[in-house]
Amino acid sequence: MTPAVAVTDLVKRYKKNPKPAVDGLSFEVRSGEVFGLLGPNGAGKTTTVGVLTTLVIPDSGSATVEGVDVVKNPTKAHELFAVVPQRNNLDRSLNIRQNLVFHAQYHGVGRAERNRLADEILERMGLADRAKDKIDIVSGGQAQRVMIARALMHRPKVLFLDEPSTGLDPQARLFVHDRITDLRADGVTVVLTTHDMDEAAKLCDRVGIVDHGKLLALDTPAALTRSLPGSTTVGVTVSLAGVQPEAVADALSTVDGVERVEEVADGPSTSDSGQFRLYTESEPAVALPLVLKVLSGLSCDVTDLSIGTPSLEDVFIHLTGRELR
Ligand SMILES: Nc1ncnc2c1ncn2[C@@H]1O[C@H](COP(=O)(O)OP(=O)(O)OP(=O)(O)O)[C@@H](O)[C@H]1O
Repeated sequence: MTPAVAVTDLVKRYKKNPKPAVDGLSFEVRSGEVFGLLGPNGAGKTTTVGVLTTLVIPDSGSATVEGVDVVKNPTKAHELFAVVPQRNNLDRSLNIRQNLVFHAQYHGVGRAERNRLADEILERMGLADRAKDKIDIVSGGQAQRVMIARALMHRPKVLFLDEPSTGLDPQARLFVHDRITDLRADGVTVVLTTHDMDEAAKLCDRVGIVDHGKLLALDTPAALTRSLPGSTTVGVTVSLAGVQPEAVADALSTVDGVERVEEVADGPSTSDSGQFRLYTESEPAVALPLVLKVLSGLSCDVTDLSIGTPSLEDVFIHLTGRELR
């Protein structure tokens, strides 16, 4: 079966940038799946989507949508995909409905069909009563919904969404998630980029994690979290009482069954408290007494303790590190 999207040995270098933005990237998106492209800032996600949507010309490699080479045959490719960009690029001289109808007209959809589609999609996107609003007065979250509505007007087989829920309030975010799930049920392939690991884990059938323009991992969110060393996580906050955090982390890493120890920077921490996350193969009932014994040996009082399983965010950090980009 022809993949909905195929990227093969893709390379893109920008002028004045010594490192390639995309550096030999290959992956396939299956027809009908929701696929997430994840990676830290500057990893090459937007550039990859840019190539697939004909905005960026690659230096080498190939990219196809529904089997159509997007570099060699951009016009044909445009009929097969739609893109919802990060920034609002709606036509401000038109109202919401006109933005939809003009887009369909550009793509050769007949008058009766585009009017029917506009009504149907405005309704589906919760915009029916805003149809005549000028773009100037729609909020950022509404504009995102209008851009998704516009993208659906020529019935694309593949929809690219660049950070679909950035800047949305929780209601709008859930609404967009529901619409993505609907699209999947309708057989539309969705490729989205996101920094929101919970969103990726919830929506995506599979995710590809990229960094420095290369693919680091590609699988279902569940398989990726299973692949992480340590099937249980223990979060522990201690009062350091003069003990160096590195010494605590070193001591915790000697506990039987512990695969990895991370010092956690987020959350409320003071100079006197340290937060650590342990990844262990042991059952919590086995790991916890050993952890507490080590901490008591260091005279560090435990102020908070939690048990969990690794998340997609843990996988992401494990693969791409904690360094800011
Ligand atoms: N037009 C450009 N000219 C020069 N360098 C660019 C250009 N666009 C992107 N880059 C560089 O290419 C690399 C990849 O950028 P890209 O925008 O594809 O990453 P990204 O994964 O989408 O990042 P983000 O999550 O921040 O949106 C970065 O180092 C970026 O600085």
